[in-house]
Amino acid sequence: MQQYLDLVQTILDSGSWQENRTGVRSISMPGAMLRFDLQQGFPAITTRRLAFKSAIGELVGFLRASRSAAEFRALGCKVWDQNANENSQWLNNPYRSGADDLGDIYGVQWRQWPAYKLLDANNIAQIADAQQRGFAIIARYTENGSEKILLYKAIDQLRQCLDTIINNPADRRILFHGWNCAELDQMALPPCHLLYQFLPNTTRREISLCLYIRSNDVGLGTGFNLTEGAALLHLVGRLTGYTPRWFTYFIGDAHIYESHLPMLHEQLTRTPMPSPQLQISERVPDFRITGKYEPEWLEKIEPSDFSLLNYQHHAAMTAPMAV
Ligand SMILES: Nc1nc(=O)c2c([nH]1)NC[C@@H]1CN(c3ccc(C(=O)N[C@@H](CCC(=O)O)C(=O)O)cc3)CN21
Ligand SMILES: O=c1ccn([C@H]2C[C@H](O)[C@@H](COP(=O)(O)O)O2)c(=O)[nH]1
Repeated sequence: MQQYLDLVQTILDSGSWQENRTGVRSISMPGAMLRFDLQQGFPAITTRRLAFKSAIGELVGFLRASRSAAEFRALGCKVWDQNANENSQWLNNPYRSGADDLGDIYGVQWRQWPAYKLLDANNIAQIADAQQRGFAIIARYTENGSEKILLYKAIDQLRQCLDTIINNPADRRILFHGWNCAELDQMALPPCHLLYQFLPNTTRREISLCLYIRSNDVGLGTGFNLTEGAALLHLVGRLTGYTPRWFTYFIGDAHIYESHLPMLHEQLTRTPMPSPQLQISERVPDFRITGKYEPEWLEKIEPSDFSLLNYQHHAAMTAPMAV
């Protein structure tokens, strides 16, 4: 995957040294974009071994709204342990509920975004409309002499995206967002990959994804985030009857930690290998074949349902994560 090496080289050539909260300096470049045609292969890094099983375990954890490093470990992914248990800011956060807790991170927002409506008790039409949309009344109180009603609903943004791909694919609003600014104080880490927009093309029966990442650790995070975004697009395509096509990956702060420089310099000396292919197991229904919409597979999917075919890579290497 030459594009990854080009990104690394661009950061080294044009970026500048920056301090950050981790205490490990980074060379940072503001703004970067990578685009992949998934019909040409899966965007796996080949200049070292990609921890594919671990990245897929993380994605499956997000799909299940996991909020505990123990759940990620059970899915084959250990990369959340340090953020859960070794970051002093999070350890001292009153919202952390014990060992391994991560708070309301990614999947919680993807699948259970907490939504509230505060309505006038006499506005029957608004209350009826909210209830019809699944909001439930959770409290009544009086404010300055007028009666108020508080309603709550956990919004499954990802499910809503799939429903819209099925029912209204021309919609240009098929997206989910992780940046719940009302809850940033309740997370071990505010989301890095935060905006996912699906773009179905009904003429070609193809579906594309634009992903925005506000801050990307190009040594460790990018390989995972590319894998997860592309695998998610493959899964959504399978469940809705579209072929995955363009995966466009936007980065806000693209950075290389100082501790990753030897690994990345070594990768720059290596020639990328041909891209592998992603296979999703046959038990996951293909909407195009069955004609039956089964979005519950978003939760039923297992890490073992994903495999990489023909994955060739250079010798394994790794580097420490900045906590
Ligand atoms: N500094 C930092 N970088 C990140 O990329 C990152 C965080 N923090 N915190 C939360 C998540 C966790 N993610 C991570 C964290 C570590 C690895 C990592 O160490 N990867 C190793 C292999 C790990 C394994 O085998 O499971 C690698 O060599 O790619 C990858 C993604 C992405 N995120
Ligand atoms: O999926 C992820 C999650 C995290 N990262 C990286 C990006 C940064 O290096 C850190 C987060 O630190 P902030 O100070 O909150 O930006 O983790 C990633 O690349 N991908």
